Amino acid sequence: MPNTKPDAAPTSASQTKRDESPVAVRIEGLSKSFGAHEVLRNVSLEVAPGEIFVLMGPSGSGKSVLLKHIVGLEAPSAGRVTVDGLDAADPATRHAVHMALVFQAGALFNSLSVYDNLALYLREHRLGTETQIREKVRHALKILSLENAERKSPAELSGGMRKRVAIARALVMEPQLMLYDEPTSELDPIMSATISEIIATLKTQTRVTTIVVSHDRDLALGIADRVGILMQGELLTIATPAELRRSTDPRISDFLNPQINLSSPRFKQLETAKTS
Ligand SMILES: Nc1ncnc2c1ncn2[C@@H]1O[C@H](COP(=O)(O)OP(=O)(O)OP(=O)(O)O)[C@@H](O)[C@H]1O
Repeated sequence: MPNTKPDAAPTSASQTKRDESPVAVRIEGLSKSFGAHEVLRNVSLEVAPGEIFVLMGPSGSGKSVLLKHIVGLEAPSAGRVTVDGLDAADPATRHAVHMALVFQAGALFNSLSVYDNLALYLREHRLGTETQIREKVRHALKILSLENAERKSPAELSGGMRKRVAIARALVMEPQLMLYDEPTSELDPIMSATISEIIATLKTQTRVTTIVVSHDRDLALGIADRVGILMQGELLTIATPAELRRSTDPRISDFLNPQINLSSPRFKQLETAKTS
């Protein structure tokens, strides 16, 4: 996860003047190739400050690669990505804009307690005294209903709790932009709904611009302001959940409501496509 603080970090949170206003993300004509493999093709979209934008698409369609461009971990082959008007590929942007990325696997340190996982970023960047850090960490733990887990190691927690810890850790960074990579993967339907509710609640409470990469149809249709669907590196559509529900485009309805068809199984079609 890129760090998001100026290098000359002040020693006290009271001295810290951080811009917490939500930012816009703009992607203009983005193409990305790895060798001869063109993964993203002329993708353009804009996420407004304070919006929840969910990016969906089949496996391998380029969602994670797109996310990496936003946080500056990949540079475009063509086109441009800006965050708050600043070039996302410029390392200086990560210092100017406070971004927090919640990884698929959580990326927590099992050798540290939940509390210390959350405090780590604030301590490393000297964002306050221990008392101020405790206040921020406890506040984030309370929002995510994790008060009883603070002394535990992430290894002792369930998958759902670990996701909540990863979100709490992102929250203490007071981000202007929150990015989630598959936040509900590997969770049961109830816990997936809980995480979706948390993402939507955090956005309402903090007005943070939120981009979620997800396969979770319920999450997308339940909390997104708008949904983008990537297919084979191209943006098929950007639509509100209501528009997607009404869509008569078979590619969209088949993606959102795939029917299991044992008389013509999809894996057989994949085999045919490969050999033809
Ligand atoms: N660094 C890289 N070098 C070469 N190819 C890459 C690299 N990163 C991604 N790719 C390729 O880009 C394509 C898109 O990958 P990406 O991870 O963005 O897909 P995705 O839509 O996020 O898939 P999933 O939903 O399965 O996570 C894949 O074919 C992948 O192999």
